[in-house]
Amino acid sequence: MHWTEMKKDELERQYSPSRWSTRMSADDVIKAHVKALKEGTERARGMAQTLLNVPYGEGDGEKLDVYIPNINSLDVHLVVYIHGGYWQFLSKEESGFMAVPLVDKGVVVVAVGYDIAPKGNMDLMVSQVRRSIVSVVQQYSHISGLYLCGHSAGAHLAAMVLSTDWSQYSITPQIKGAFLVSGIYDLLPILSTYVNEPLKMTEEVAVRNSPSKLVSQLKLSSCSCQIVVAVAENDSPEFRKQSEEFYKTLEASGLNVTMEDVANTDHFSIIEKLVDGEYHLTKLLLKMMGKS
Ligand SMILES: N[C@@H](CC(=O)c1ccccc1NC=O)C(=O)O
Repeated sequence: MHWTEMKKDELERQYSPSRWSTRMSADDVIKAHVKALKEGTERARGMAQTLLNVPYGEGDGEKLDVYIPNINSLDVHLVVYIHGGYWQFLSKEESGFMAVPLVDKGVVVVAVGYDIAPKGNMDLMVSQVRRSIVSVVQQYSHISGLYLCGHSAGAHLAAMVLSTDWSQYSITPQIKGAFLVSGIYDLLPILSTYVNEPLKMTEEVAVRNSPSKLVSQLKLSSCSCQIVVAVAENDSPEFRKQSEEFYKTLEASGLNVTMEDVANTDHFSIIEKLVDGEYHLTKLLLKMMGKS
């Protein structure tokens, strides 16, 4: 069924990722998610050299954390991670977990903070993640490859970064690869749901911030970026459709894109597992960076 034909109840069920996990109840899967991210981030902070709360702008919320490998390597790749949480939960404080397997391989990981709702709105969050990328490129101009990874709402923000018209900015970042994990690429279906209550997006805001409507700009800005659209086996049908349709649109416009339907995962475990070096998506990311 197309989302425009769904009753509010059904639309809200489709856009409640926690209700689709087969591992545990909705409340428990969110609790376990936050716990897994926190524990992973603590581990990463114990393993890596860290630069915490590095400003990338003037705003209080415009800070990022850098996880630096102890070993010195010649070709240093850098991954910027953009956290999820429906643009209203989570922060960079629990977003360093993927550094656990990556710093071991000499990869620098950056966890970006941004102003979630109600403090921030959609236009601001998009502007913040874009500016964070510019700042990272300016500070780490010697790196040999810049990669993006985003989960859920963070995959939406990562796709918005790929769709940036950089002529408005001081530099044009060259992003080599992007992992878009269980993302939302069309914001229109969530406009009438509980998700939009703190966001307060109008239709106009949702349209200008929907990557599905910006594919021609994405093609102009990110034509040489290797894009992976990943979705969980146990994501809701609507979430799976969002990924499939975005993938198909990118593919049809000739971009370098692959689809990963990750077996035995749900909306939360698909990203939690990036703390493990043996996880399929971790290996894929390392392979993309030539580190396997
Ligand atoms: N109502 C949403 C809540 C949600 O998505 C969420 C809540 C807390 C922390 C992270 C979340 N989502 C994705 O990372 C759900 O059903 O999953």
